[in-house]
Amino acid sequence: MKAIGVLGVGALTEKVVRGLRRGGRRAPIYLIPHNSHQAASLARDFDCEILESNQAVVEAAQVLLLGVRPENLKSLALSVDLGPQHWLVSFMAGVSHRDLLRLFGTDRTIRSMLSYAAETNDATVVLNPSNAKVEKLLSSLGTLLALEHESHFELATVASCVNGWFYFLLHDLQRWVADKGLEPEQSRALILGSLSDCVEYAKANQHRPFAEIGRSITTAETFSSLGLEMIGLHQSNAIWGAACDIVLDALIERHLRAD
Ligand SMILES: O=C(O)[C@@H]1CCC=N1
Repeated sequence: MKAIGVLGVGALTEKVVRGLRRGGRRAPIYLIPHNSHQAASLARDFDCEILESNQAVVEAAQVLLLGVRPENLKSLALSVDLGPQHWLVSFMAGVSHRDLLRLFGTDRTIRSMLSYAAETNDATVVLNPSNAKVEKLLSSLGTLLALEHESHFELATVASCVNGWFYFLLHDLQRWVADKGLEPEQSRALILGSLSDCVEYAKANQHRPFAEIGRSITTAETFSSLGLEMIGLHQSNAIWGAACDIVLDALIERHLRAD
C-alpha cells in the first residue's frame, strides 16, 4: 500500500482525500503542517496524520498530491527534496510540467483536474498524461479521462471552472422558481432534476450530439422553443464561450509568464 503525502490541503486536495477514504483507500495519508481547519478536520475525521515538516511528509510517502495556494508554491518547493521514488500529482491550475520540473527537480509529474464531486466519488478525473499507477490511485474518485497533450489539459481546467459556474446557473433558476411560490427544497429538486435528467439522458445516448437532442425537444411552436428564442436573443451561449476564452487565455498567459 503506497503512502500518500498531501502537499497543501486546499479546496480540491481536501475533496480528493475525503473521496479516497470514502472509496476505501486505507493507506496512510500524511499532511504537511498547516493551520487550516481543513487539515485539522482531515486529521480528525479521515484518519490522516499531520507531520512535523514538509520534508517529513515527502519522506514518508511515495505519491505526493500537490495543492497549495499559487503564492505558496515556490516556498513549498524550496522546503522539500523529492527522490526518484516519488510521483508528484499536481492539482495546481496553470502550473505546467515544465514549471513542476523547475520547481521540484523531478519529471515524474502528473497533472490532474477534477471537481468537488471527487468527495462523493462521482467526479470526472482528468489526468495528463496517462499513468497506470496514478490512475489506479484516483480511480475511486469517479470516471478517469487521460489526456496526452498538455495543451488539451488546460481545457480540462476550463471545464472545471464551468463546473463552478453551473452552481450559479442552478442558483438563479432555483431562485426564479422559489420566487414563484415553490418551497426552496422543491424548487431545488425541480431545477436539479432538470439538469440531472439532461445529463443522464445525454450519457445514455452517447451517439447523439447534444444539439441534436436539444433540437428534437425544442421543435417549432413548442413552449421550450419560445424560451430558447429568448436565450438566443440575449446571446447567452456566446457569453459562456467568452467566459471560457478568458480563462483559457489566463492559463496560457500563466505559462508564458513562467517561461
Ligand atoms: O478556479 C480555479 O482556479 C480552479 C481551477 C479549476 C477550478 N477551480
